Amino acid sequence: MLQAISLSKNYGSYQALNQLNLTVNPGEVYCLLGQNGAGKTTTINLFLGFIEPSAGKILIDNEEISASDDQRRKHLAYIPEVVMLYGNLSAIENLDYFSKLAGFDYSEAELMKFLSNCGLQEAAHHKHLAGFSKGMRQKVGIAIAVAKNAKIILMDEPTSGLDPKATAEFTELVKKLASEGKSILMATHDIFNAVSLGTHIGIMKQGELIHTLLASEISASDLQELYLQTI
Ligand SMILES: Nc1ncnc2c1ncn2[C@@H]1O[C@H](COP(=O)(O)OP(=O)(O)OP(=O)(O)O)[C@@H](O)[C@H]1O
Repeated sequence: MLQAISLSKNYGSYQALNQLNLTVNPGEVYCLLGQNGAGKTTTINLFLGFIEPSAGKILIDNEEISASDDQRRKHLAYIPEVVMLYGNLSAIENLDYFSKLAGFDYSEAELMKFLSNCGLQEAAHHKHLAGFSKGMRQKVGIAIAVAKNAKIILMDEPTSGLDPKATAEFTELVKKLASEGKSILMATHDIFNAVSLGTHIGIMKQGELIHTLLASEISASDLQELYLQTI
């Protein structure tokens, strides 16, 4: 479980995040919506420990963690908008490398299983990443998150630039990860995707979470209307 309690971040006198309270339980997919500059990436960067909060707390499984805490690295995985991997290594070699960094030494069969479970076709397992599409890179990125056994996955604009088929595959994969008990937090601009794959939706404006909704209780068109009224 991932929690923010009254989490705030100031840059000088500018308040990028103001008293954020948010919980992502195992099995939940929390989608953060908001205009450019609303504070979504700031929130993710605080959870990741890339930046220090000005006030407030971050908890993982009810335990407060500090920015330097190693526990954070163990439990969290991050899928950025563009998954950065080694272009001159194959999918298997990338997965093996990052798994070993996280302390896991898997057999080739195990590595291939992670990649297949994340939707990467076997024919691509031994190919260099340099030739991969954005969707394929993302599958390898997610396989790395799964292989390191992270219970919390943070994603920043994961569907931007994906074609409809890759977006649909991504949606199915995220639902599967949630059903396996991962806590997933995602910053997105994609209202329709938030409704179809999210369990919870938060709308941010100027560093504040101003609406929290259950995805099951709102249609995409109602969410779009609310969003447009909000911003
Ligand atoms: N290092 C920094 N110094 C000063 N201001 C910053 C810094 N990082 C972010 N900000 C400001 O904080 C605010 C929130 O930015 P943030 O990147 O979290 O927004 P966002 O919701 O992720 O936007 P986008 O959809 O464009 O990614 C913005 O006004 C941004 O300019």
